[in-house]
Formats: sequence, structure tokens, C-alpha cells
Amino acid sequence: MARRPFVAGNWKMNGLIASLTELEAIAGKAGAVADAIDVAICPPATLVAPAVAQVAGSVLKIGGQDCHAKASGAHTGDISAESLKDIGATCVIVGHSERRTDHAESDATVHAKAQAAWRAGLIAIICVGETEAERDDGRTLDVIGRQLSGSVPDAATAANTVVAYEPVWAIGTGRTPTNEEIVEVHGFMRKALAARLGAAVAGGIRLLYGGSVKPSNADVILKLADVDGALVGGASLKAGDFLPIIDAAR
Ligand SMILES: O=C(CO)COP(=O)(O)O
Repeated sequence: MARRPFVAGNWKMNGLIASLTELEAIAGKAGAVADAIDVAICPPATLVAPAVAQVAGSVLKIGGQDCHAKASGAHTGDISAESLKDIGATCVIVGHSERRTDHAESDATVHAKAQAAWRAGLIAIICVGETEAERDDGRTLDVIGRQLSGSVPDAATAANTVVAYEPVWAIGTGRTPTNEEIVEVHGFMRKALAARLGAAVAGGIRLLYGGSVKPSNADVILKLADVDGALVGGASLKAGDFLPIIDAAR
């Protein structure tokens, strides 16, 4: 089944108002590839509203990096999916390994956050990935299977969910799995989702690879079987790095 590639940039805790000038070229590229590719940028929460304003009229999606499971309430410092939707976000990353580690987020928490994203009308970009120790122990597929079943709700569809495979040890390290390892995990994820959601639904869900994606490796990685796009950290901060990665998804 043909899946429309999805290339998302995760700016993490980087970027100031001045950084939004990068979005001009990124929005231009998103428009130029709109026939074939979805493009998103997830800036820090402070920049979501100004980013939406900056790219007004463009097809470039602006998203959050996290949301709370509840719609509102006494949760100081948290942001609801509804608030993100209200300021023009169209997607949100949930379960990034940095949230799982820094904020002790469990699969159950991520599951609730994905449902919150849908409740607000946002696409949930649900992240999974093994640590280096888990890979060294030969437990990668076990870990990914457990994270998928715990984090991806049963109501996931191609329209409301994107899944990102981000090996923790490949994030920000310049190291990536071999092509064979990426294909193995993505194929496994497709099968695991099909077993639960049915082949038709699972066949439509975009599976992104994330972890040290750069212009120099994107061409190869984005052509691998069952890789439907990329979730890009460092190389999404500058349009000069991100644009060739978007092109590689074609
Ligand atoms: O965590 C990532 C995206 O969510 C990947 O980050 P890097 O591309 O900087 O390795």
C-alpha cells in the first residue's frame, strides 16, 4: 500500500524567536513537495504559536513535542493537546525517549497522551526505541513490541497516528543502526501493528525512522522497506540540512 512520506523535525529544547526565520525555506519546500510528502516542525512550546503565524497559509505542519493526558486542570507547567490545537498545532510527539527518561513516562502514560492528541484533533507521533543495553542483550524486538502494545492505542489509524522508531543510542550520537537492522525493526513493527489493528490499518500507518538522520544518510535510510519518513532532531534546526532530507523522502 502506498503511504505518503512524513518528514518531521523535532527542535527539542532549541530555538528562539530568531530561529523562526528557518521556517521560511522549510515552508517553501513543504509547499513544493505537497503533492507527495507531509512535512512538520515541532518547535519548543514557546514557539508553537509564533511558528504557526510565521507559516500561515503554508502546508507545513507545526506540532508540539509533548502534551498532558488531561484536557485541563491543576497541572502546573504542563500543556494540553487542546491548548496546542487552539494555537494552530496539527500534530504532537508523544513518548519521545527523552520524555520517557527525563520524566519517567511509562507506556501507559504515552498511551493516554496519544488518546489526548486524538481527542483534541491532533495527529499523534508516537515514539518507541530500545537503549543500547537492550540492543546488546538481543532484546530489541521484545522492547519495541512491548512499547508498541503499551503505547499505541487500539483506535490508531493511518489518519491519526504516525509511529517513530528511534533507537535511544542513535539519538544525537551520529551512530545509526545498519540498514538491515532498521528494516528488521520496521518490518517487525508493521507486523505487530497488523496483528492488533488489522493489515489494512497497519498498512496505512506511517513508520518513521529517527536517530542521527542527516543529509548524508537520508537518501539510503528513506528508501528502506517500511521506512515512510524520518523524525529528525539536530538536522532539522537549519533549513540547509533539513531540506535535502525532505527531498530524500521522495
Ligand atoms: O530524537 C530525535 C528526533 O526526535 C533524533 O535526534 P537527532 O536527529 O538529533 O539524532
